[in-house]
Amino acid sequence: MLTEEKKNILVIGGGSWATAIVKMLTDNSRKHTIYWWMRNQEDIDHLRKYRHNPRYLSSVEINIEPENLTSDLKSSVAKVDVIILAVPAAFLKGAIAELSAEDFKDKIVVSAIKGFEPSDNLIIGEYLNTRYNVPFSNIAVISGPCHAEEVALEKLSYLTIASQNTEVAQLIAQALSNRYIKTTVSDDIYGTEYAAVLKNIFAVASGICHGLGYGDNFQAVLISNSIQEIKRFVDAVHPIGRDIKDSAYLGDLLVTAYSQFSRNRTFGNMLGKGYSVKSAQLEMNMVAEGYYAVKCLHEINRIHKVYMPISRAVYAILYENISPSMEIRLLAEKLS
Ligand SMILES: NC(=O)C1=CN([C@@H]2O[C@H](COP(=O)(O)OP(=O)(O)OC[C@H]3O[C@@H](n4cnc5c(N)ncnc54)[C@H](OP(=O)(O)O)[C@@H]3O)[C@@H](O)[C@H]2O)C=CC1
Ligand SMILES: O=C(CO)COP(=O)(O)O
Repeated sequence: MLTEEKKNILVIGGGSWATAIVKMLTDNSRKHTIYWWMRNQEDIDHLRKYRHNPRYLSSVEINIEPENLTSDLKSSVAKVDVIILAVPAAFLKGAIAELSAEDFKDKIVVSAIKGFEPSDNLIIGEYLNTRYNVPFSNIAVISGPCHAEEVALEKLSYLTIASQNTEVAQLIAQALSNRYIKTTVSDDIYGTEYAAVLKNIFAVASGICHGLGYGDNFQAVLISNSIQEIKRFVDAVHPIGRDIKDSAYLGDLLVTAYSQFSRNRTFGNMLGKGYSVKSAQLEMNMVAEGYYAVKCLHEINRIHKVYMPISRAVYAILYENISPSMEIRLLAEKLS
């Protein structure tokens, strides 16, 4: 059985989430062999010497064999059975540009990314399938209401691993679980990915409203309407029976919309307080996926034509230079 095998697992990415995933994997009792690719050789040298990522979750001690840290993507991919992608969606294409479909052959490929691949407007599972011929039976996604910062603190957290192949989902779920991470599996790979990408847009909206001075009463209405918007869209693009109240959908929205750690909410909050999009991005040294996602969604929704007033308002603020206060005033008339 797949779940009983010891695997070589490569994590691709050097940011907070990749760091948290490496921590989860290395705190797991099954002791798969973990490899970690990041683009920056100085960070690798620092990690080898001090066992800490110098720039993200820098308090976390990383227990990985120094020789398994690498900036050589192609040869590390060749060594492993499982590849976990954890770079922001906008940079994925560039990060793996040297790889071809042949490199992914017979590998299990897992997306921990919550974003659309922007040149094709595809969720990552679809991108892996269409661009690299990875069969859906070898693809999984990691989702759930889980911030890297709380993983660093070993706060009890839950992840959902979605795949059309239950054995693959179980393998990844088992590899990530440990005393502070609980995992469940799902076969709704499309719904899980779309909901995880969309919630970033609503967290930007939540941050904007907070920055503008709207209170908890309004936020509750905004988030209730947001989950309905997610449901309408996900059911339109992939209509199967799903309970939108599950943690992988509603939980993921709630944590991102309300948490102090949320990159997307922080970004939105700055916009509400009067920062320009550019200056907010420069000030944060982390990536708010919602910024990229809302543009892709706007384009995808030209086909589906789902009623999405909150996402539309975020798009207007980020890409049409409409003032946040005016746009949210107009949006407020459409919520109930
Ligand atoms: N953080 C979290 O709690 C969670 C994040 N995710 C998802 O994980 C993915 C990664 O996000 P996260 O780790 O948080 O990101 P961070 O904001 O923590 O880190 C940003 C990463 O992006 C890289 N990067 C920035 N600019 C560029 C560029 N121009 N070209 C290539 N790479 C670049 C950085 O590399 P460098 O340091 O070398 O500049 C760094 O590795 C996202 O899709 C996010 O939605 C999912 C669940 C939880
Ligand atoms: O997806 C995430 C938590 O589930 C991370 O995104 P945020 O940092 O915006 O919350």
